[in-house]
Amino acid sequence: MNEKKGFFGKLVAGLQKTRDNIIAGVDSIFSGFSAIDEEFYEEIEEILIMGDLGIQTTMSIVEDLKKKVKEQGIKDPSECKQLLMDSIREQMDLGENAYEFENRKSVLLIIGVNGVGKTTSVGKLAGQMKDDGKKVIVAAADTFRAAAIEQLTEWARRAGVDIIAQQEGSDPAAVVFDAVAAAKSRQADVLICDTAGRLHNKKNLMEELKKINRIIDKEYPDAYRETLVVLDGTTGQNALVQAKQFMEVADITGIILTKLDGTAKGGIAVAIQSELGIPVKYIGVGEKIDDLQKFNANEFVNALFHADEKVEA
Ligand SMILES: Nc1nc2c(ncn2[C@@H]2O[C@H](COP(=O)(O)OP(=O)(O)OP(=O)(O)O)[C@@H](O)[C@H]2O)c(=O)[nH]1
Repeated sequence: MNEKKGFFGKLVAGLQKTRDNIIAGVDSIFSGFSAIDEEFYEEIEEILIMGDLGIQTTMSIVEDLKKKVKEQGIKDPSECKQLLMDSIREQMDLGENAYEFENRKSVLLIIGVNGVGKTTSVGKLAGQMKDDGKKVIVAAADTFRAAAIEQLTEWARRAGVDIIAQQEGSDPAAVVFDAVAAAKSRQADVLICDTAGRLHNKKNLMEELKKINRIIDKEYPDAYRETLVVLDGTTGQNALVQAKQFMEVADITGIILTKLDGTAKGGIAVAIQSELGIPVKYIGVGEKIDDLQKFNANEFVNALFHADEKVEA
């Protein structure tokens, strides 16, 4: 219970900039309009677009809102707030098996360009799963930079999990091969691979990921698989563009959206799920190990809208 509150509190704190950006505006619309007219809807559109929900998602939300207002015969703008929250929530569907990998022997490939928070997210995830009593191994399969390998080694040490790594410049697929062998022989519950994500050479990236996937298919066919892309939430709509580019090179099963604490563009979490149909499975709301949270649409929308009611001072 306390842990839940703590989690929600962090989410609320982490989303403050987005809340200030979107909700302050929304509240002023709800109190500033006496009737629900076109201008009212236009104002809502503008606010949502400014919050980085994107044009397409904003349009779907507002259309849905209009439908709900009509169906329910609502006349007072202030009654629209709950409906707007419902409409935003409905854009985000995690699917039933979003965290199935927790219940199975699994391999997680984590992809992302430099600096988005990929290694940090692998470290946080490893630490949390270890704390949940799982046997975790991480693989330093982003071999492009020595610093990335060192950084992951440090995270593994802190999290108390095993790491499989080779020298900078070695073949990522070879690292994954070793890691899979280790995962099998050490009976690991989960193997988390920090893999590459250099988008400027898409063909190479695609080949590299294919090679890694072939190895896992062959050496560890029973493993449950996830390919998660890490995106930097502070880049707003660019994160969406990047997600689309990654979709071209791999079968993405989910998104880790980081750095939501440092941005007013948290609405991008809604846009990604709504436009791409890929669930945001985790969000990063800070630099500490428990600042990576499972995404929960209800909590996310509640944290955006009426946080004050949920959190003690
Ligand atoms: N505020 C905040 N900072 C974060 C979050 N996630 C990661 N960071 C920070 O972002 C910076 C970059 O994170 P890295 O994990 O090094 O990024 P990377 O994508 O692995 O990049 P390389 O290691 O260079 O490949 C670090 O300073 C992290 O502490 C987050 O959710 N919130």
